[in-house]
Amino acid sequence: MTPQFYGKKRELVIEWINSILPDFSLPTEASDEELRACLLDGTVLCRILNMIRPNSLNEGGYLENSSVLQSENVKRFLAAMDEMGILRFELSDLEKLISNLLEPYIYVRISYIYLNVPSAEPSATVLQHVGHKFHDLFQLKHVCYDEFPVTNILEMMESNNLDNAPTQSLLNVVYGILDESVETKNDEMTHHMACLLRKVVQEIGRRLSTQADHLRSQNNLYRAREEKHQLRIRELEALVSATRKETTVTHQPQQIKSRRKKSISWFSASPNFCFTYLQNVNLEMEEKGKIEKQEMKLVKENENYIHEIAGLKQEVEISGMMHGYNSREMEVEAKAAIAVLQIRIKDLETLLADSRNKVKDLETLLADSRNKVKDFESLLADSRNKEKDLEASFESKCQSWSIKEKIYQSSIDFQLEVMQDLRSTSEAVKQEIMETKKSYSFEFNHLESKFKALADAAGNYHEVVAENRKLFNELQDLKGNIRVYCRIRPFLPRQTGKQSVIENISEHGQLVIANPSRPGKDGQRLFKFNKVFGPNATQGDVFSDIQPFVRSVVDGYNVCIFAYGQTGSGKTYTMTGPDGATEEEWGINYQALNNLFRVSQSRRQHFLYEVGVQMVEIYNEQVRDLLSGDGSPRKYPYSKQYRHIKWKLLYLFFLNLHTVGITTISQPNGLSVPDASMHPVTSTSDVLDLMDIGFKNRSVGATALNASSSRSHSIVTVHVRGKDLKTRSVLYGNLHLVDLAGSERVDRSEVTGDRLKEAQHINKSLSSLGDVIFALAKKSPHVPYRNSKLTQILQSSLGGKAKTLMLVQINPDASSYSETMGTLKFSERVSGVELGAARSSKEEKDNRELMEQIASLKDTIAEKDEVINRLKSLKDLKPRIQQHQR
Ligand SMILES: Nc1ncnc2c1ncn2[C@@H]1O[C@H](COP(=O)(O)OP(=O)(O)OP(=O)(O)O)[C@@H](O)[C@H]1O
Repeated sequence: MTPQFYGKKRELVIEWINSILPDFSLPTEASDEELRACLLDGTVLCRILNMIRPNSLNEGGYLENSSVLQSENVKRFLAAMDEMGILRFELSDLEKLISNLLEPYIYVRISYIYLNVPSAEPSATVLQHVGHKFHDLFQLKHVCYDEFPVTNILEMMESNNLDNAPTQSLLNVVYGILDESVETKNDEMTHHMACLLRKVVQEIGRRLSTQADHLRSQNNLYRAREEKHQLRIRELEALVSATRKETTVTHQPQQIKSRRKKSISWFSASPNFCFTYLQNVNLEMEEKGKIEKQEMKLVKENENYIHEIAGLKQEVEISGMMHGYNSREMEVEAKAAIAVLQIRIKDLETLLADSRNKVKDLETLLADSRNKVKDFESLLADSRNKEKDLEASFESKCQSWSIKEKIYQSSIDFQLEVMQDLRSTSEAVKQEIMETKKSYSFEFNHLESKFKALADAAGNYHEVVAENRKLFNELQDLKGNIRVYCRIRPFLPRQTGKQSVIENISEHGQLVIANPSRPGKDGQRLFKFNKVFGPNATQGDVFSDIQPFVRSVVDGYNVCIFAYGQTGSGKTYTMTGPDGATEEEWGINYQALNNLFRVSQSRRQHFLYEVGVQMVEIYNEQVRDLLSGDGSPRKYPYSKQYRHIKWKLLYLFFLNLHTVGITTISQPNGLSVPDASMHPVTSTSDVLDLMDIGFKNRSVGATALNASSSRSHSIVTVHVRGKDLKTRSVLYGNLHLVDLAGSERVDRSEVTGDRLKEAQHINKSLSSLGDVIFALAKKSPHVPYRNSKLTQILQSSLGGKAKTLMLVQINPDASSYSETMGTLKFSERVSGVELGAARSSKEEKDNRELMEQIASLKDTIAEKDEVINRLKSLKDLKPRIQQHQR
């Protein structure tokens, strides 16, 4: 609703603004818009309020000077004024001004603030004092009520203080106490604080009821004013109606005029009568003039009254509307405030009840603690009694202790006497010990001489060990000629669910094979070997049985170990190990060399060993050096450190002739050595490096039966030269480690072209091996060693004085039954071959020396016998000569 300015109100407003803001110099004809804008301007309001209370808003920040005052700003501004306590006593002026001029809600707001002020308004100084006091005491929301001193609370509760406090401060107190009790979640409220709260709430309630009374009285006032205005209006209306009646008199001059016309006619008829008549008319006319003037005046008055009535009506309407609006707003707010306060009162009552309960609890606690104090007192009395008892017992104990002290004193005296005795005894013991020492030193000297004798005996230990070793090797030799060990490969991960041909494996080297097409006993066949390793046997298990053979190499024996079996049966696995093998997975090759180094190390005080390695393969009946650059895919990087002068001599000794075109060279010990480069090795890592190169150079190809099948026979030859440091004698031993190419049926391995050629060569060389073995078994005068390179190389191992071990590899898969049977039958025949007793190079020499010694001893004995015989004959002759002399 836009306020209208008119009449005196406009003049009043302009005059008021110009008086307080002369620099505005508002023109009297300023429009309503200009007036309103001027009044709503923040600057104007600021100035007005600064006039009321100088500098009250210079830095307050509630109003922005340049902006038009917003209703929200007005609210904040008025609230600030209220809080600062400056609005209350000058508000009536402002209210008068603004209630007439500004928008209704501002008016309502001001009225509300005004109504918050107690009806019996205290003096400005008192209010200021009390306001400050409250401000100081409670600091509004920033105070900690819980810690507020009781004396200050009591002071505040004095009726005078609360009566004088502004309502907003009282509400702040209530909110502050409640908020704090909610924020801190502290259910306990002090009794004094609860009393203060109740008092403050009562005061607020009282003020609300006073405000309601004030509203009512104001309402009555407005009604009285309205009735007064209505009465005035009625009076004025009556006056207007009376005036209207009088206007009817205005018609009389017409009648006079007509009468004047009539009299003019009468004047012409009788002049005297006319004169008197004219005099009367004149008088009448004068009268009429007066009446007309009066009439005019009345009409004017009437118009003024009508205007005034309209103004009053408007005023009544506005004030009625304002009053209605005001009353409704106030009622709503009063109801809301009452409801809030009732809720608060209820909360407070419950809080009060709680605190009362807590007080009761505290009282019971107090009673309990009092009881406990009593108990404690009784306990104290008890403990005092006990103390007395303890004192008494202490005294009695003191007495007993003094008695005991006497007893102890006597016993100490006794002990001292005993100690004297002991001292004399210890002296005697010392003497005895000295004597014992002497006897011990004598015995030690005796023992020393005994130890010396033992050390001498230990010197002979080496000889005893050598004897043992000799006996062990003899035992190995006696066990048989070609020894055959059989190893059964486990099923590979891709072969799960396959049928096995292995029926039974016994510990004594017996293996039963079952024919998958002939179930039952009829289909079973028993094979006997020196040892059978089942599918679960580890590389370590296999090597532990082979180790004695390997060891005999360092004693000067020649040993040949070769793996035989069909393709994919595990020959390479047993001889070399899987790709990237760990130490536990090492094959015989690595383990044998490693073992040789270990043995040579353990004997280093008595023997000096030198080891050399050769690696060749027989591929398509061609011997290829796997460690040489010639004809092999990779060249071994010859290191200078291997070119040791001693080893060079040994090398030349072994390979005394580099025979061109001949694949083997006969050694002095009778074993054939491949014509290939020899590489001295001093450690296991040397062996690993060499073998790695050799095996990479080996011919490998995929067949239908094995993804990476060895397409050649590989032969690793280890040469050992041992020098006895005591006797200076030298012995030589050779170890052939042969991984044969897979025996296979050409049709099963599905090969053609080069692969077929390879397979044919492999089969030919293996059948040559069979021929040699069968000739040996039959003790045939001619053994066809020269039919293949393989038999040529293995000649000395098969028929010579070497120890030979054949490792037969078996694939347990039922589909390989016929190959398995072929392999096992062949191996069975091999196990029957006699090679003759193995001989050590050292043993041969020893024998020769012994024979010579025996011969010389025989000669000596013969000479001695001759001397004895001569002496005997001389003896027999002596009596005869004496007899003769007599
Ligand atoms: N005892 C075993 N334990 C685990 N796996 C084995 C064993 N023996 C052989 N194998 C695996 O069987 C597969 C064939 O073995 P390997 O290559 O040694 O046979 P092979 O007789 O040398 O074959 P080829 O004559 O074709 O060279 C390989 O994958 C190998 O790792």
